[in-house]
Amino acid sequence: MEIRSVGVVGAGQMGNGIAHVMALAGYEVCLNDIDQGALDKALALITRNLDRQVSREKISAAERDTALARIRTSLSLRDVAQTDLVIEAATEREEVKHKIFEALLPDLKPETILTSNTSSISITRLASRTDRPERFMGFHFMNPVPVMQLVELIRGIATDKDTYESCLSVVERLGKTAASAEDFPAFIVNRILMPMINEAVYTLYEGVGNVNSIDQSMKLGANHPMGPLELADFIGLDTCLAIMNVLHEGLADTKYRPCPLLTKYVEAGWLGRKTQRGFYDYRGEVPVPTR
Ligand SMILES: CC(=O)CC(=O)SCCNC(=O)CCNC(=O)[C@H](O)C(C)(C)COP(=O)(O)OP(=O)(O)OC[C@H]1O[C@@H](n2cnc3c(N)ncnc32)[C@H](O)[C@@H]1OP(=O)(O)O
Ligand SMILES: NC(=O)C1=CN([C@@H]2O[C@H](COP(=O)(O)OP(=O)(O)OC[C@H]3O[C@@H](n4cnc5c(N)ncnc54)[C@H](OP(=O)(O)O)[C@@H]3O)[C@@H](O)[C@H]2O)C=CC1
Repeated sequence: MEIRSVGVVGAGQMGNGIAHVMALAGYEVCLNDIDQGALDKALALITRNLDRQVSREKISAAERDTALARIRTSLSLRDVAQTDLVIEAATEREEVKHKIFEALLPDLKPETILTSNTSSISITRLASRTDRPERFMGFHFMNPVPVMQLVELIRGIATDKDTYESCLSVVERLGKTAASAEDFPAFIVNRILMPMINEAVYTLYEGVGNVNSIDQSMKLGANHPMGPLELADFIGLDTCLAIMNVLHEGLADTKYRPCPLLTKYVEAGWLGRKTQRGFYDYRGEVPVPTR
């Protein structure tokens, strides 16, 4: 089936990036959230990121305008249900995701493909509560979506070949590269990346280094573009903790135990950049370490 329209559920940092790249690639996009404020913020951010691409001569002003015209926002999941491909990109909580898919089901077209941008949650389990496990997959973008080349494609136990191939052709049309991952907790990227971030938090917790020395060590000593604590703030500490919990519970191995300091930051509501405070405080001119 040719995919022409894409519904994106959740207009946070991932949802806005997904809407951006889909619209630029020529898909009609319906962007949904439970909060009008989140939709307004997402559209403003997409406009700013497209403007930056125009000013750096990556795209023309006409391409920006056409892309923006392809994005409509809606608070109703009914509008999302009418699209050919749904990408759920709401908060990393399994119950939230189940509820979204359950709410979509009554209005879905029979041929619509359902996907989740989840960082860690079982695709097979999410699919099992829908009417179409064979037309359900993991469609996992990396942050920031307009910049990162990779998309992980995760097949659940029931996902059929046509669904995989349709999603693969979307990734190709975006000019991105797909990596195929089996459906086990946190798939490939986060199975490797998140224990590294969690270990960085343990390094801080145990006083081996402070925020600056840990980040600087990994930037200058391992050539990472961002230090692990800066990256954790960028991803969102709630999302990092949720992924560690999925690894810990799903693989039943104490090596994935989330660091208590990570839990403490999340309990404080210090979730990183999105709340202006995490391992760094972003409220001033320059980020200041909080430890
Ligand atoms: C948690 C999960 O489930 C999975 C994940 O996503 S894990 C996280 C994966 N992501 C990473 O590891 C990101 C690591 N960081 C980086 O690669 C880099 O720091 C970065 C690309 C984010 C920024 O790079 P930089 O060199 O410091 O900044 P800068 O030169 O300003 O930006 C580079 C380009 O990215 C663009 N960019 C930066 N941030 C952006 C954003 N949030 N949205 C859109 N574009 C952005 C810039 O416009 C610039 O574009 P051009 O090359 O066209 O000029
Ligand atoms: N952050 C990252 O680096 C990456 C994240 N992901 C995954 O993408 C997904 C989204 O993450 P991210 O964008 O960072 O999270 P954000 O917290 O930035 O955004 C999530 C958005 O979803 C909204 N939301 C919550 N419940 C619903 C609902 N029932 N219906 C519609 N929208 C809802 C939230 O609204 P409100 O704020 O009002 O609750 C918020 O606007 C998660 O599954 C995450 O694991 C994947 C790759 C990278």
